[in-house]
Amino acid sequence: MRNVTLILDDGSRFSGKSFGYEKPVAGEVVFNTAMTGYPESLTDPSYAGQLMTLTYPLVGNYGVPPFTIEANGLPTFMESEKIHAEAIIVSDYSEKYNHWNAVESLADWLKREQIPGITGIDTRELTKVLREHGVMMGKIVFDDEPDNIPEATYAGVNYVDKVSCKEVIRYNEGEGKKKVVLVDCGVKANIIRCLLKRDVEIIRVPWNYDFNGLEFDGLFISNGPGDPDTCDEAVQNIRKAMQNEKLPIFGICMGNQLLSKAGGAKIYKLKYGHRSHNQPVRMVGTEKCFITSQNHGYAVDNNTLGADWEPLFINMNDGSNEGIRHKQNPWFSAQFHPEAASGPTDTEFLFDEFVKLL
Ligand SMILES: NC(=O)CC[C@H](N)C(=O)O
Repeated sequence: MRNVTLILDDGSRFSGKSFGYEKPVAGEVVFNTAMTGYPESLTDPSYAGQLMTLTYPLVGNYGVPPFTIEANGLPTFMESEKIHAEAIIVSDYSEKYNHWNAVESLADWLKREQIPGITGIDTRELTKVLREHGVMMGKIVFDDEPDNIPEATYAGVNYVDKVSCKEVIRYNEGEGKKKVVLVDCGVKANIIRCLLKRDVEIIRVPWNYDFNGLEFDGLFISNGPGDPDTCDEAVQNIRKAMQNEKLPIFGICMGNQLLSKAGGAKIYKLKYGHRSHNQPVRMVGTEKCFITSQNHGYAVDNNTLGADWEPLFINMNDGSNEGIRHKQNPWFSAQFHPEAASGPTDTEFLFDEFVKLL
């Protein structure tokens, strides 16, 4: 295993060994405190542009599931067709794996997908640095090579355009009871699976596609990578759709941010984001708390919500916005991931709420 160094923008350096594909890489360094879920997280398009640190120390011990495709065209066990994270950073990579559903090791998968993986990193120390300073740009360099990797930028880059579908894709065509337009900002497969399970037809459109001429019963806005302020074209289309006050609208993660923007609210960047399986959110107006799966770096500013809107969920750790709803119209969204994959499924009922409205 070749020696590598992770270098953060503040000059901090962490030594480790390469176990994935051997190439230097740069991106935004973020941390995820979930204990499992690396196949899902790595293939979640929302991680595009990011070097993913896992704080759970043992990684790789359950291997990687097969990349099989179901009749509907979706991968059975992954969240998209490829790894979207730029790299994975772990403390203790397990070369040996064992799981009923594993077909290969994490190292072999990373090599095939040309994604670097580094081990032997003190991920607790790294996470402390990121928590104190906030997320930072960083790079992984090979100690036996000159460091001439170009600087990467994250803020202001439209990553959604890189991961969204390029053409309209239909699921359950002519079969579902209701039709949903899904704005694909980098949609996770389990969102589509959760909708298909509820007997809807899906028209999946590119993030900036003007769907307003289509015939449909509800609008869904997906998760996606990067800075929501780069997605104004989507916001304009959502605003147009809102001229129909009866049209049900549901958004998840980036979808919460874009719906909020369409409603006039502002977005800000969190210091180090929420990436884990155990984020507690309270449903506003109730004593109900749900444990949620999250992966986001930006948040909706509650103080900028228009008079017709209210927060739907609040994060119980830091008080930040975790969803909004319109006071009269059937429009709501969640900043967390009700589709889980990976993580707790406690809030999957939000899909039922949406489908009931159609
Ligand atoms: N998972 C997501 O949709 C993330 C949304 C956005 N890219 C953020 O980081 O906040």
